[in-house]
Amino acid sequence: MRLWGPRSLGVALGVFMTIGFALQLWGGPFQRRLPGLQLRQSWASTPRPAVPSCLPRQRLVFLKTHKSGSSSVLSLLHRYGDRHGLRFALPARYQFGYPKLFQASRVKGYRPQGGGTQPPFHILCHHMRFNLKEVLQVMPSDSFFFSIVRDPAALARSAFSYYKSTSSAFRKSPSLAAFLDNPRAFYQPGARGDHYARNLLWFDFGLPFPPEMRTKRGNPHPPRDPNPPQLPSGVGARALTLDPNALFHPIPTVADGHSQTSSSASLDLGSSSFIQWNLAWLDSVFDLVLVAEYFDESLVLLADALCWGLDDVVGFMHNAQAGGGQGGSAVGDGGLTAEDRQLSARARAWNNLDWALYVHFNRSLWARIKQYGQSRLDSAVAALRARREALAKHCLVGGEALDPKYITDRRFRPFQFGSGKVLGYVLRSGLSLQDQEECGRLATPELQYKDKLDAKQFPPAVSVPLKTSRLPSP
Ligand SMILES: Nc1ncnc2c1ncn2[C@@H]1O[C@H](COP(=O)(O)OS(=O)(=O)O)[C@@H](OP(=O)(O)O)[C@H]1O
Repeated sequence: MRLWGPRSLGVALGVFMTIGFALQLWGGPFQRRLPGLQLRQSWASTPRPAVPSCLPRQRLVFLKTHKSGSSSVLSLLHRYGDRHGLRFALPARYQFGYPKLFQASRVKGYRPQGGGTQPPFHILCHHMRFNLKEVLQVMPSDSFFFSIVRDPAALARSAFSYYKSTSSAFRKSPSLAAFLDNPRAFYQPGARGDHYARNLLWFDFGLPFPPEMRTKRGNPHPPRDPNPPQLPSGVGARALTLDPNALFHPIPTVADGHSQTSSSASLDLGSSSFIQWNLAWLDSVFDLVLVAEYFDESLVLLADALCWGLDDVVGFMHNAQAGGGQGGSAVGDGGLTAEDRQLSARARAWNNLDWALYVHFNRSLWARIKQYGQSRLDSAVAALRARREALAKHCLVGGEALDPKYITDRRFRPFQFGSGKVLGYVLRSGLSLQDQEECGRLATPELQYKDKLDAKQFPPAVSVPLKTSRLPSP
């Protein structure tokens, strides 16, 4: 029996060739990773040159700040490192001794120089309180240093919900509004977990605090370097200044005896040399600081700076709390009630150092966007969003983040902490094996992914059972 006549064979061949050609056209680089997906948009408006003009950067230091969208960034670093077989500098558990300053000895498998050869680390990216001197014991000074900031108003909302029972200040106060109405009634510098309640970004960046903000029970913040480094004029000079033995802390705090009132308004953001010094120091250390409110714009700049493809930075939002900011409130506060606007203003005033940090890096981001080109950025952001949407539709039940009650597979259930529910993802059934793997990577929460990388990097020693019968008799 003949199944195919010459006519039907010709038609079939034509159909296959058309599909194949369309896949070539539409698939782009992502097609190779997710063969089940047919994506129409190419990443860039201009085709990529056959020989790239830059080498992808693979030595990275990401300062994972709290409640700022950092888990979404971690997700893409985990995936990139996993795919390329890079070595992560990992903590024993999930953080590097936080809230203490980072110490190199906290890195699994770290051996001090002279302590034997070890393959170098590529990526350092888990929660820490930044401490450059020690970071440079682990990572080369020409690594790409980056971080992320978020509007302190959105961050305060997120932190209040998440750290309600961890920070003594938050625990004592019935609501964020009540807290911000009179923070000093609840907040005691140095009390347990109270770094979560004020200037958390500043704290995470490892910066010193001005005298009136220091704890009365001893300064939890770094002691001042008696010989603070001079910033060279023209920043971006990490390679020149990052001698780990010379640099301890960015700048002196406000000089002793300098009288400052304890009012949060006393640090004038425009003129405070204290703040400006610290920001200039950060500029000299960090190559890029992302802004949560402009997450996708930030990702495009990140991909550009790292010489990565946009497909390397596409991913899903992680660690969002149900009913939370979910993307953060835009700085413009559009659509907020008068009460919400007042709360935001109070949060920014209370977190005045973070606000200065945020304003500074928001400005730098937009200066970079201008350099990159607004319309070029717009099309890259549109492509990134289209790709994310296609991935979400293809990979996820409901195409979006879900309440944890629906997530029964422990590999994908995010760690639940705080007073809100942390959302996560459920994979669609019927995915091909390869898509299960890729979609699984995108959906895996940070703790599970860290465990997976840990197991890959430190495989459990295989214990060979002793065959006593073969042991030589004594
Ligand atoms: N892509 C993107 N853009 C903007 N905002 C984002 C993004 N991804 C996560 N988020 C929000 O960031 C909050 C979680 O931050 P982190 O992951 O840094 O938290 S943690 O410190 O690691 O627990 C959490 O905020 P809340 O939902 O307000 O709590 C997330 O919704």
